[in-house]
Amino acid sequence: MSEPSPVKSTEADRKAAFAASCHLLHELLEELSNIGKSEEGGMTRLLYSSSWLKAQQHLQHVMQGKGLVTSFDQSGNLYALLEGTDKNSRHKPLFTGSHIDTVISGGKFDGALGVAAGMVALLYLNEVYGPPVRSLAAVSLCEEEGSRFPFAFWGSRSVTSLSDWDVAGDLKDTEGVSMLEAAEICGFGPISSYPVRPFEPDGYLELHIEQGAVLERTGTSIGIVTDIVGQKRLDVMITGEANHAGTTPMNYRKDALIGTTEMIIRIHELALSYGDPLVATVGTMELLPGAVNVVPGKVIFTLDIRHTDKGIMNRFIQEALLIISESAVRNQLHAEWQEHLSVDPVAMDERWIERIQNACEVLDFSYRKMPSGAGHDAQIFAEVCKAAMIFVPSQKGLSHHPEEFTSEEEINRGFRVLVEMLYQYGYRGKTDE
Ligand SMILES: NC(=O)NC(NC(N)=O)C(=O)[O-]
Ligand SMILES: [Zn+2]
Ligand SMILES: [Zn+2]
Repeated sequence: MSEPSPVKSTEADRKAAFAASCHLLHELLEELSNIGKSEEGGMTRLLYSSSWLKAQQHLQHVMQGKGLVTSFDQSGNLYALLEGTDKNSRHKPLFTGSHIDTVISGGKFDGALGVAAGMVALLYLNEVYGPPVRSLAAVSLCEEEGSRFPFAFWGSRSVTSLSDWDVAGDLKDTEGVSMLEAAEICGFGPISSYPVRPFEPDGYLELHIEQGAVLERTGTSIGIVTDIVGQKRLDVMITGEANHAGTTPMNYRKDALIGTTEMIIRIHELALSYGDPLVATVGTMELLPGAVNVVPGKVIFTLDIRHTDKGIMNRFIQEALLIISESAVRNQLHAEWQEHLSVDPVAMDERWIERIQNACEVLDFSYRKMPSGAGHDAQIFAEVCKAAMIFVPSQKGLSHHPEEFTSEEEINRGFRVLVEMLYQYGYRGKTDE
C-alpha cells in the first residue's frame, strides 16, 4: 500500500499543525474539567448523570463542529469516525479512546486524557494527511469505573459484545435507580433509536495517565503497558446482633464490627505475606444501624483484590474467604459475600508494544515497559482484538484525586506517540499479517 501524499507537505506545516492540536487537546481537557466540578474538589461524572451527559454532548458538539462524523450507541458510548478509503475497514476501525465517567471527586485526566487525545489525534491526522486508508474511530466510552452501578467496564463490555442490557439493566445504584432507567432518562437504552454497536473494533489503543509514581520517580516519559492486572471486587456482609450500647455487657455481644476488624487485619497480613504485585483493599464500609449508642448489628464492606497472575489471585481469594468464615464463626457472626467484578489479567499485544517502543526510540522519548495495577478498558478489548496502552507520568503518583496532574509537556509526548501509532495503522497500511 503506498503512502498517501500529505495535505500539509512541509515539515514546518506539520509542526505547526501538531502544536495547534496540542493546544486544542489542553483546551478540551480544561473544558471537560469544568463539567461535573464537585464541591469537594475535582469532578464527579457518574454514569448517566447530567454531568456525564453534558460531557458526552460537549465532545459530540466539538467533534461535529470540526467535521468528524459522530454517533452514539445504545449504551451511550460516543464515536467519532475518520473513515478510511478502504471500504472494508469502515465497520471495523481501529479504536482509540478511554472513558468519560469519573470516580467521585476524581481528577482531570483519568479517562478524559485518552478520550480527548483520541479525538484530537483524528482531527490532526485528517488535517495533515487527509483521509486514512484504514478507518480510525475515537471513542468516549460511557463507563469504566463502576462508581455508580456495581458493574465496571460497562462501556467497553457492551462495545465488545461481552455484556448487554439483560445482564446489566436491572443493576441498581445506591438510590435504587436501575441502570436501564438511568440510561433511558439520558435518551439511551434498548428502546432508543441508537444501534447496539455501530462498529466492531479492529484493535484498541488507549493513552492514559499512569496513576502511579513509577514513571515520575524514574524520570521516564512513556510507559508501555505489558500486562493489566486481574481484578475481583466483592461485597461482604457480616451479621451479628444490634443491641443497646449501655445495657449489653461486653461478653454478651455479637458485635459485627469487632469480627470484621479482625478479618480485615488478617486479610491485610495475608496480602503482605503474598508480596507484590498482590494488593487487597477494603475501600468502603457501612455500619448498621449506625448509631453512637447501638452495638453494630451488621457491617457491609467491599474487598478489591488484584494480581497479574490469575492463579495466585484466585488462591489469595480462597484464603481470604476462609479467614472471613473462620473469624465469623469465632465471633458468633454470620458471613455472606457476593462477587460483583471478576476480570482476568491480560497481556497487551506484543506487536503493538514493539511498535510503541520503536516510536519512542525514533522520537527520543525515554520509555519503560510496565504492568498496570489499575484496571482499564484495554483489558476488556484485549479479549476480542489486539489492544495496547501508552502511559504518561502522574505527578506524585496521585490519581482518583482532585490533584491528579500531568504536565503539558508529558501529555504532548504521550499524544505524539499516540498520533504516530494511529498514523502507522491508518496511513501506511501496516498490517499484522
Ligand atoms: N484506571 C482506573 O482507575 N481503573 C479503575 N477502575 C476499574 N474499573 O478498574 C481501577 O483500577 O479501579
Ligand atoms: Zn479511574
Ligand atoms: Zn481511567
